[in-house]
Amino acid sequence: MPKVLISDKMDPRAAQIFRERGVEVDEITGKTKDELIAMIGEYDGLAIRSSTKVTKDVLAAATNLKVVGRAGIGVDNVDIPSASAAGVVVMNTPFGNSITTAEHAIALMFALARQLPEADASTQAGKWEKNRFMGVELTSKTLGLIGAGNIGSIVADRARGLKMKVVAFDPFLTPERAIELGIEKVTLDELLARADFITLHTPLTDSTRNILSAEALAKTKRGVRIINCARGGLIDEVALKAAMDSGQVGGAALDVFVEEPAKASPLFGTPNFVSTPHLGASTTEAQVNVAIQVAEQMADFLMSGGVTNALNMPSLSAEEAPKLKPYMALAERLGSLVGQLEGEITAVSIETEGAAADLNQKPITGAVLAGLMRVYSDTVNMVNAPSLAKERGLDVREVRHDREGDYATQVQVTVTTPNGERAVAGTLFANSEPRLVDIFGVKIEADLAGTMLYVVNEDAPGFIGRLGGALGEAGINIGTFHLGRRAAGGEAVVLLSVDSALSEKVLAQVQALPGVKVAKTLRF
Ligand SMILES: NC(=O)C1=CN([C@@H]2O[C@H](COP(=O)(O)OP(=O)(O)OC[C@H]3O[C@@H](n4cnc5c(N)ncnc54)[C@H](O)[C@@H]3O)[C@@H](O)[C@H]2O)C=CC1
Ligand SMILES: O=C(O)C(=O)COP(=O)(O)O
Repeated sequence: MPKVLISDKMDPRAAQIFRERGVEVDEITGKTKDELIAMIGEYDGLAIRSSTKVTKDVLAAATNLKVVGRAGIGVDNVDIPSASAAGVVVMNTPFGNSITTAEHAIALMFALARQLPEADASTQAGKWEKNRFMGVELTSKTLGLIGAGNIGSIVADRARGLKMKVVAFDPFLTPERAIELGIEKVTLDELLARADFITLHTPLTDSTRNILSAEALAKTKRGVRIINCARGGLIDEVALKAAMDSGQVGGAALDVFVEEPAKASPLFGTPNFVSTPHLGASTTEAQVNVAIQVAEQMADFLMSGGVTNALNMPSLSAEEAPKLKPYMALAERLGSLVGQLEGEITAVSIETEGAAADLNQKPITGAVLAGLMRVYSDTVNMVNAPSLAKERGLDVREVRHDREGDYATQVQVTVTTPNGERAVAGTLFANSEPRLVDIFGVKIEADLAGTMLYVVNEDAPGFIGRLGGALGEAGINIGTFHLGRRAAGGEAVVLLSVDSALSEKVLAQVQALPGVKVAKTLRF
């Protein structure tokens, strides 16, 4: 039974779903990095929000980990390259908390416009300072949206409902989408010059870090009000403090900080500064949404191999996964076969025909690459195989054929080596059992399983008897025996499974038999 650790506070429905789906679950929140490192080894899955930092060290200790599920959107607390290299799938729930976060941005915009937190504190302190607080109307004001993705679009919709004019800076926003949203696409400088309120809704990347720098803040309308419900680091906090002190920025509301938890900040106590402790996603509705979704997605993956919303792997629906499972076994074995038999591979082509051509090709490709590269590393799997292949400069090609082949379904793997192209092909018997049907142009029917002996020899009478004799004398029992040949009297291939591994000595004896060109042990 797979085991999941929920390491951040999550709606109880997550644990309930894991249990209902046959996944064992522990909920242990608030652990330090060292404590997490000490316990992570026993888990197959890790369900998190933004507090748990899934660093390289944590991943190195996570020897059983297969999936990290983020109940929320931002995954900047997960070292995705290290997770991919370790073969761990990282998934998030990209929509479950977006309405809630957009509403928080709107709430903060109102809080700034009417100085609600300060007015509240003053009133509750018994001061009744009616003349101190003079607000501004939102109607007819210009809202500058930096980032018009899921959350930004919802903010735009709500702002238009408030009769605001919305301008957006987002290099990936198409003109058609801008029209659909009823917003105006502008450059960053234009946004800075025109906006009365600016709200940020981008991830934190190299291109967005300090997008509101001292220089950018200097280009804003004097008295602009700024809201950040996206990520700390999008605004230069020191520059923001200076701009607020000078009056260039008239108000700022931050839900997120460069360093979290933000227990101290030069911004604290600044007039017209409003802050919340990363509460953007904190509503009952959003937390139920993301908890259910992350648990369903992780359970799908752990129980049936379905992949949804993964950031480092192509999607594979829970319906597709069982259909693809035998193909992935076939693809992995074909990849493993060529990987074990061919040393220097510079390119690989994965061709499907018949029923296989109608399936999602990415998982088949991932499985071929995983099998092929397992020769170099036993930690390679479908998640890290494509990036490892890229790192090695392997040229990968996928071809789907419309033609009818000899089999109702077929996967062929052709590798380019210094000796030219070499291909192996396989099919599924009874829609489920992987079988090799062609090895380097020789027709054969073989099950690729366990320990096998591969022999290429000159087809000549008496050879099979001599080979069987040599193995028998060494006390090696043959399980299955498969034969194929190019032409009578030409090159022949023997693939046999053995119940115990062949020693170097026995392999050398086989190699020394008359007519043997190649003898190699294979493991599947
Ligand atoms: N405060 C909180 O509790 C929450 C914060 N968030 C954060 O909100 C942010 C936005 O989330 P979504 O809208 O779901 O993401 P999204 O991926 O749907 O949208 C992000 C948008 O930013 C745009 N973008 C990327 N680079 C840009 C650049 N250099 N300049 C301008 N635009 C750029 C993209 O084109 C995209 O349209 C994320 O950082 C997420 O982590 C999300 C949920 C809750
Ligand atoms: O979903 C996101 O990106 C968030 O920032 C929400 O964070 P949280 O799950 O509330 O810690």
